[in-house]
Parts: sequence; structure tokens; C-alpha cells
Amino acid sequence: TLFTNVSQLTKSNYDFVIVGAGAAGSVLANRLTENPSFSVLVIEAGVTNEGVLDIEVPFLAPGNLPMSSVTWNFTTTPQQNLDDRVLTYPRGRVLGGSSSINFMVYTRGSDEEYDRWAKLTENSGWAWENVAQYYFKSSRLVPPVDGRNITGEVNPSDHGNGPILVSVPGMPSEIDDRVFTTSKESGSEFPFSLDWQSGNAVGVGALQSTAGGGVRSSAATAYLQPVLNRTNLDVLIQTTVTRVISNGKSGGKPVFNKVEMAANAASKRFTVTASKEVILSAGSIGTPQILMLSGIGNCTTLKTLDIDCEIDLPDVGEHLQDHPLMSAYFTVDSNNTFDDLLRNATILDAALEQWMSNHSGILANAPGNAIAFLRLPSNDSIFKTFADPTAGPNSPHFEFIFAASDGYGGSVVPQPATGHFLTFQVVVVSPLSRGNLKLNNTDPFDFPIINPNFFDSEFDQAVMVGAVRAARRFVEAAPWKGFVTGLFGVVNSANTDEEIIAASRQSIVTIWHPTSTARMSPKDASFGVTDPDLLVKGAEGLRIVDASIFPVIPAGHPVAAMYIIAERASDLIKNSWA
Ligand SMILES: Cc1cc2nc3c(=O)[nH]c(=O)nc-3n(C[C@H](O)[C@H](O)[C@H](O)COP(=O)(O)OP(=O)(O)OC[C@H]3O[C@@H](n4cnc5c(N)ncnc54)[C@H](O)[C@@H]3O)c2cc1C
Repeated sequence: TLFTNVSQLTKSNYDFVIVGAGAAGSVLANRLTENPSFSVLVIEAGVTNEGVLDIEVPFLAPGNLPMSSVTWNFTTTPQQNLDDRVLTYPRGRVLGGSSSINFMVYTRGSDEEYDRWAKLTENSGWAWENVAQYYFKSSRLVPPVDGRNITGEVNPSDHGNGPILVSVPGMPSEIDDRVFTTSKESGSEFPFSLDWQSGNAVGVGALQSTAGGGVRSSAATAYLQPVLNRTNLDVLIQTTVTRVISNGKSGGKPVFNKVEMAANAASKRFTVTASKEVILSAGSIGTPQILMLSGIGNCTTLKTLDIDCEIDLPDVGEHLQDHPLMSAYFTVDSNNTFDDLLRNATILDAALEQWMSNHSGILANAPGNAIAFLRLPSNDSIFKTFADPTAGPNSPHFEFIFAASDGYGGSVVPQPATGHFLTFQVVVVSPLSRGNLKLNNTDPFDFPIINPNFFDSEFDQAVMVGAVRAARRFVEAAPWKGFVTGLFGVVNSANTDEEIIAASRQSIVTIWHPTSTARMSPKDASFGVTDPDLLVKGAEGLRIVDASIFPVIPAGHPVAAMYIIAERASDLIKNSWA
């Protein structure tokens, strides 16, 4: 049942209380209630996802940003290495969480990413050979809305049979063939990738989106809504969890079985109890904030805020990792880019009418149709100073997201009033910069202090320079002759390495991939926040299942990994209470 106010709940004790109905929380809600003897309450701060057009229509995803009724309107601290700019840092505040507002790019990452997690946590359960089953259980490939033959764009055998729908673009754009031909003719520099879910994450290929039939497929639509009628599941929205509370000890450890919540800062606080587990799935920002408000974190810092420290875990809020993104623009000789669609309401209305009638047309596409994940050459001089931070040779250093327009969705500069553009959204996917997140004060309705610390590492700077140069080489290939007419914008006006770094400082924004603020570590390690079974160290009855536990950020778009983790976590939880 879906409730909008705590007064509507008919009981105050459940087997499991899940905090946050985002990507991970929705998977858990579905899988745990498959067992009819488990009762589950999910508490979500945000609103329903239903009827929000900018959520449903793939191309309109950027319309939810940066500040909307379905987002947490966070901002970062002034970024020291980005000319002290403050960045918007939104997360989804709606059923489905960030999976309801994300840009839908689906990449599970290389097999190596999971094998590295297994190594870092000294637990083979996270190795690819053990999590592969959960990948296949989470998503499935469906045809694009235009019904074209997709042979050569994707490999069906790399896909599973789970509820999240995945598809290649609903309609080709005029740059797609140029991108793929460049790759196929380039030899080894820009290798073609038939499928991002093959285990090798390096190459150039068609973008796969979490969309089916021209409509976004999120954790809410795929996992949560289909089971809302289960009698053992209650979902309470528009209610913020303010902290978890311990109640007695078991085996010397505090038992965190009470969850406190309120509709807003002024309203009365209520509690519910979990007889089996409280599971935090509030995301990389929400989860460390709740932990610290609950007295779980760095005791020295918590004491300065007069918070009683229950468990000293200095890693809470630390090791924040994210991928910096910026736009490199080229001018093009074409009237068929999306630029006019973005600037002209009449053209957009016509496209929307088409989407409304049968979910087809340009709006069925995500904001890009093709992507590339590439590595720096192994003889790059940066490797004299830094060891390669990737998970292995099938894992990239940087990414391009190709857009046949002025860089819809990821830019700090407004769209030019005229002209047609090709954009490379350039992303560093193997960052060494590390940031953190701290409480501002003890008010759970106040935002935490978020510092992703972008571009702090010289390695990240070198990758950005290498990526910008690779982008320029890419458009020198034959397929772009007569199409690309010039370099454009701050990034593409820069020439020397120093100039490219300076331009990056003015241009970098987030690709919204924060992870690792409550990272898991080996069972007996003194660092880290959870053990490899995702149980909070030093606590009883408290687990974390969300992107905060990633031991290290994967070189790709994280939601696919989130679904894999949440599927495996569901089995871990079911088995431990069997
Ligand atoms: C704009 C944007 C674009 C993105 N694009 C992509 C992409 O194209 N591909 C990709 O793979 N990934 C993308 N991501 C990232 C991806 O969506 C996230 O990594 C993923 O959703 C993380 O899952 P999660 O369960 O950890 O957190 P979330 O999905 O964010 O869920 C957390 C949930 O907890 C709720 N919550 C938080 N605090 C509280 C509280 N105190 N009380 C109650 N509820 C609370 C939130 O409202 C939210 O619903 C994007 C993210 C954003 C924001």
C-alpha cells in the first residue's frame, strides 16, 4: 500500500524497514516481499514518480535539473580546483530515487570492476563470476521504438531477463553512423564495441538506455510499482528519516532497530521499529548524513556537534568519488542537429505531440545516441608518476557521450542563440580525486556540506587533457569531412596542456555519480563502514544497500552496478533470515 502520511500506517513494527525508495531501495522492497512471511516498510522522503512528464519522456530528462520538485537541490562547496565554482549537485527525491531522474545510460562495467571489489573486500562473493547471475536477473533488452533491425548495434546474448528495460536509441541521429564508421576505420585507437554489457568496457558503440517502448524504465516502474499491491509491503512517501536509534545491545553491539521520521522540520517526529533489520538505501548523500545524525561516524567530529557518538567509524562521509564532465563543442554544417528543437518551442511541441501519440520520435531517445569509453595510451607520460588506477585493461580512463547538439544537459554555458553543434561530453571515469561530506549542523532537514573535490588529482587533469586531444583526433577522421566545420567554445579554444586544464576548471560539472561515502571493506578491517555483507561495522541489525558502499567508483554509469548489488544484497538478507 502507498501512504503519504505517517498517520496512515496501521502498525509500528515491521520485519524490515528500508530507508529510501531509490534504485537500491526499490529492488529490496520487491525482492524481500517475495517472501510472504516478511513484512516490509519503505520510507521515502520524495513524492510519487507518476505523471511527471520529464521523468517519463527520455529526451526530457535534463528538464528535472538542476532544481525541481523531484530533486534534492544540493550544491557543493566552492570547488578549489574549479576556480572556486559552486556546482549544483541534485539527487532524485521521488520514488525510484535518482533512477527516476538520471540520464538512463546503462553500462554494467567490465568484469574487472567486480573482481577488484572482491579483492578490496577480501570477499569472492562480489567477483563477477558470482554477481553475473544478479546482472542477468536485473534487466532485459527490448526492441527500439522504431522497430529497426538492430543487428550490429547490440549483442542480445549479453542481456538477461530482469525487470529493468534496456534499449538502443529509438531513432538514429545523423551523427551515429559517423561515430561508428570512425571507430571501425580507426584501427586500434577507437575500437568498436558491439555491447557495453560484454564484460569488456572499452570501445565505441550505441548508447543503451534504461528505457522500453520509448518510456523511462526506473527502479520505481520496474521493481516497486508492480508489487505495491502485496499485502506485506507498505511504502510511505513524503516522509524524511531523521535518524536511526539504538535500543539495547546484542553481543556488545548497539542494536539499531528504531527509525525516526517526520514530514518536515516543524512536524512531530514518529518512530517505527524493525524486528529483523533497518536497511539504509538513502544514497551516497543521504546515508552518511543519517549515519552521522545517528551517532555513527567520526566520534571526534560528531562530538563538536554535541552528537553522542555510538560507533566510531571515521570513514563515514569520506572517500566521496564522482566523475567530472565537461563539454567540448564543434560547429557543424547541418540543419538537423537537436539545437533548434532545444531553442524553438513550436518544434518541441510537435515532437511532444508525436511522443504523446505513440511514444516515438526524437523524444523517445535519451540525450545522446552513442558513447565511447577509452584508455590513455599505455606510454602516456602520466604513468611515470601515477600507477594506472583502472581495474584492468578492459576498463577505461575516459568517456565521450556524443550529442548532435550544443551539449544538452551537461554544460555551464547557455545554448548559443544560433548555430548547429556537435558535442563531446568528456568524462574522467577513473578519477583519483577524493572528496567528502560533513554535517552542517544537527538539523536533519538541513543539507550536509558536500565537497566532491573535483580535479584535485593531477592524474584526473592529465586524463582530461588526453581526452580532449582524443576528441579532436576523432573528428579529423574521414566521416566528419564537410560536417565538422570548426572548434568552438572555451574547451576547444584551448591549445596547450595548461590552457586545456584552465578551460576545464571553468567548464567541469558533475555527471552525478557520487559513490563510496560509506564504503565496504574486509570483515576485520578497521577502515570502511560496512563489512562485505553490507552490515554496518560495530552495529547490530543495520545494513546499507546503496551507492555509498561501493569500495571504489566503477569506470562507467553506476546504476547497473547498483541493481546488481541490490539484487545480491536481497539474497544475502533473505538467506540470513531463512
Ligand atoms: C541527474 C542524474 C543523472 C544520472 N545519470 C545516470 C545515467 O545516465 N546512468 C547511470 O547509470 N547512472 C546515472 N546517475 C546515477 C544513478 O542514478 C545513481 O548512481 C543511482 O540511482 C544510485 O542509487 P541509490 O539507491 O544509491 O540512490 P538513489 O537512487 O538516489 O536513491 C536514494 C533514495 O533515498 C531517498 N532518501 C534520501 N535521504 C532520505 C531520508 N533522509 N529519508 C527518506 N528517504 C531518503 C531519496 O529521496 C532517494 O529516493 C545519474 C544520477 C543523477 C542524479
